[in-house]
Amino acid sequence: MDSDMDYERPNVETIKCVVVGDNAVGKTRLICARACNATLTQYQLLATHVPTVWAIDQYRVCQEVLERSRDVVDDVSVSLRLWDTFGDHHKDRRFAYGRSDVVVLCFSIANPNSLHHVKTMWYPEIKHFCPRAPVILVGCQLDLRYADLEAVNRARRPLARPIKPNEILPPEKGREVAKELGIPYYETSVVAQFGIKDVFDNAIRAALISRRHLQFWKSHLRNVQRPLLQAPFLPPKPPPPIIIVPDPPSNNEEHPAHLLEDPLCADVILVLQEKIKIYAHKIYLSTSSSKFYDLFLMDLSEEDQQSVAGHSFGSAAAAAAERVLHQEERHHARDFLLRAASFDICESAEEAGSGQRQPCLRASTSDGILRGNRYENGECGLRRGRDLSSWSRAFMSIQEEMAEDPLTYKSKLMVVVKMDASIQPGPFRAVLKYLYTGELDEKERDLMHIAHIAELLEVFDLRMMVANILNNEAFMNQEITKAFHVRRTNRVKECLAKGTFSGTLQPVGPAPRGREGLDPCGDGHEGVDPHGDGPFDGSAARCPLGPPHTGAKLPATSISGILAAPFRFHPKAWPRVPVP
Ligand SMILES: Nc1nc2c(ncn2[C@@H]2O[C@H](COP(=O)(O)OP(=O)(O)OP(=O)(O)O)[C@@H](O)[C@H]2O)c(=O)[nH]1
Repeated sequence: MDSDMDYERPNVETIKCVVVGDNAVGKTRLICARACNATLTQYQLLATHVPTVWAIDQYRVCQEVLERSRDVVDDVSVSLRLWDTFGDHHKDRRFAYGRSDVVVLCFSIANPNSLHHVKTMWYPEIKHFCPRAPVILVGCQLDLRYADLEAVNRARRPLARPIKPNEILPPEKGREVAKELGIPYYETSVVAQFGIKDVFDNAIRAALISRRHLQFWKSHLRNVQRPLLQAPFLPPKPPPPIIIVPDPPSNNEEHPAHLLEDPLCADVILVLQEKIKIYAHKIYLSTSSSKFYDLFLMDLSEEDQQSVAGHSFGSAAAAAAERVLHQEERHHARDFLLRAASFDICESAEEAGSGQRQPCLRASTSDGILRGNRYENGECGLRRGRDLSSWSRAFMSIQEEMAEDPLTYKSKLMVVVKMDASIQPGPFRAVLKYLYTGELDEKERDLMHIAHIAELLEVFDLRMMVANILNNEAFMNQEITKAFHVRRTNRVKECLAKGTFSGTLQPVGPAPRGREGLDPCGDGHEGVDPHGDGPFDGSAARCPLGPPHTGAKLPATSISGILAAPFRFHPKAWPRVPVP
């Protein structure tokens, strides 16, 4: 159908819409988006701009454009004639304005000057050439409000002025000017395909309303509405944030072994050969070795003075006592040890011959450790400790000390266990690995020494594992590992049920009589009494953390923090070696 025929069709309203505004605000793109449904990529849009040199009537160009010029708005059939114009202020546009039904006045939301010119230049010009035509204000290039301007500037044609973030106008600015001029306001984006239909449908409405005033007999115009408000633009969702979830700790049995290298929540320092420190966890040691279990449950504060004397035994007496330990009941051994100790001291004094009564002391366990049953701690009062040479051949002493946490570097109360000098670091590490994982590497070099330490620590399964390896029956060790986990699960459950090694503060009450030594801050508050009814827990925070006499419980780290490895349940009870 020829476009001119529209004029001859009754009830088809032909509307001439002139689009004006500053250079490069987006007039042509807006017209093309409506007339040709041209969808261009942002890159195509940004990289090209062909200035309009003459007003054109796009509808005469091709069939598709002609088809798209026809529309129905509020039940009125219209034929929309769009006129593009050049933005040059000095050029004459009077021919374009002639007989126009509506004027679409554009500015760019990224160009404040173009909005300024709306008031100072364009609106007066429109009112001059077509005073009766309704005007619609359009803020183009809306997408730039939400765009990455650096990327946009890079993509724009080389000579284009870069867009600055502070130049981007908020919608209020456009609305303000529109309100001032008494005209409707819309925003568009050719890139986001937003607002194009809004602009032209409402331009048509404005034109039809105006026409209805003049041609009041046209009854088919009675349903035409005033220009409608535009629905707000929903900005594109920002890309989802990149969240990197660290891998969960591996669920296999190797995981606890990592705690030896990376001693999270360590509460024990094992000292080998006076200088090598290995950080460990009471819960792993005690649930895998009954010897460690008894060690950590040992009452350090209630130690009788005999044991204090025990620390000053001569080495000969101690060695003799250790031999007896293997032959007699332990309480007999202790009697012997005490007798031997007093003899040894006397003997040493005589040897000195100078009347100086300096007992031949066993080699000092460390810097100031075991100078008595209770120790001066510069910060917080008394430290507690105990000589273990009479208790086990594997250990020399146990003591509470303020020590630096290996990971947080914060000072905290830890249990320092000095191992016997005969214990070699390499094999001892293999034993520790077993205590954490239930596994023993077949290729371990010093199997005999491992077996020896296992024997001292009463870890008989480990000793059996060594025997299996030596007998070329290492395959049987898998069963031992399985049994290890079953047993340990049971022990952990038991510990959890009883709160053993839980690191939880006990309810605090007034200090019982005769327990003044448990006032670590010397402030009259016992703070915590891990040695009263409950088990020993050197990691539990005491006076500095616990409000005295409040009964408050504070969580600490011992069990819950480190039990990441799976434990399996086994109903069988765990045999314990009684503490001598
Ligand atoms: N981001 C974005 N850029 C646009 C949009 N519309 C137009 N542009 C940009 O504006 C430039 C000019 O667009 P035109 O439509 O040619 O501008 P005009 O107002 O017709 O310019 P003259 O014909 O010179 O008056 C284009 O090259 C595009 O880079 C839009 O919706 N979004």
